[in-house]
Amino acid sequence: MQGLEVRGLSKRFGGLTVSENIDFDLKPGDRKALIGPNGAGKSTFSNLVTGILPPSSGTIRFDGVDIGRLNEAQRVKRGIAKTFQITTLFRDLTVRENLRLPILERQGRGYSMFRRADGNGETEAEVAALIDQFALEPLADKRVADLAYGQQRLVELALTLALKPRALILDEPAAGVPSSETHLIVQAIEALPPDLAVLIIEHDMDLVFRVAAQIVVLVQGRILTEGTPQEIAANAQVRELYLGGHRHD
Ligand SMILES: Nc1ncnc2c1ncn2[C@@H]1O[C@H](COP(=O)(O)OP(=O)(O)OP(=O)(O)O)[C@@H](O)[C@H]1O
Repeated sequence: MQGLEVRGLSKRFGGLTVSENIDFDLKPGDRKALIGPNGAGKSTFSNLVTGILPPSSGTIRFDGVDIGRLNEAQRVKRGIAKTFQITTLFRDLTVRENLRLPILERQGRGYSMFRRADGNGETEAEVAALIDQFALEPLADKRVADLAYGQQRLVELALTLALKPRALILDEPAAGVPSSETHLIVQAIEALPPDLAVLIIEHDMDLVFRVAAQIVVLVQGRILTEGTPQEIAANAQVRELYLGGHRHD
């Protein structure tokens, strides 16, 4: 199978089972969201897939190859990337300078080659394409520290795309972004390459329902259900989960 194929994935921390027998597919072109209450195990699942955490049992395949024993960097090389955390942006460098770094890294040229990269046409063309894709032109020569938070998250997304992933995990892309700026994130997700496999882990249901074609609901480490946004919105168990305790009927 092309893409990500997770079977029987479980993770226990001591006596606590945080992921339980998860089967999950993410194919090229998918736009899937993973939702669930606090502590459902969403971050743990993402950390298992990206290789940050070792599973207790189960298999993870990518394009048919077992990647369960690869570390995080090796999985990134295979094409599985998670959005960088904002702290990995170099706040005193400009957007353009930040974007050069993962491209050089991918080319195996490392950060020490940074200065020479100014004259590297191939790198600059890639940087320009990313700036264009994420409509960052007006911000390209500003320091990241001087950007609005939503704009910083866009740069973070552009940085991750510079790694040329084939599967992308967006871990809470709208977290901390003021509602006046969430449209930037939605637009950026909509502009992702169509054949990229995308998994969005997000609390903002507005955003989830706008960008996801499929939604997976995780509860206490298990998949409760999976379906289209319409199916999930109509699911009584999911409604209970999100509205439970606040209903007045
Ligand atoms: N390293 C760890 N050691 C022990 N327990 C952990 C560890 N990491 C996570 N947990 C527990 O696993 C459960 C799931 O946590 P996780 O962060 O994956 O949930 P989540 O769905 O991402 O939550 P949130 O929406 O709040 O981010 C929680 O009960 C958490 O306390």
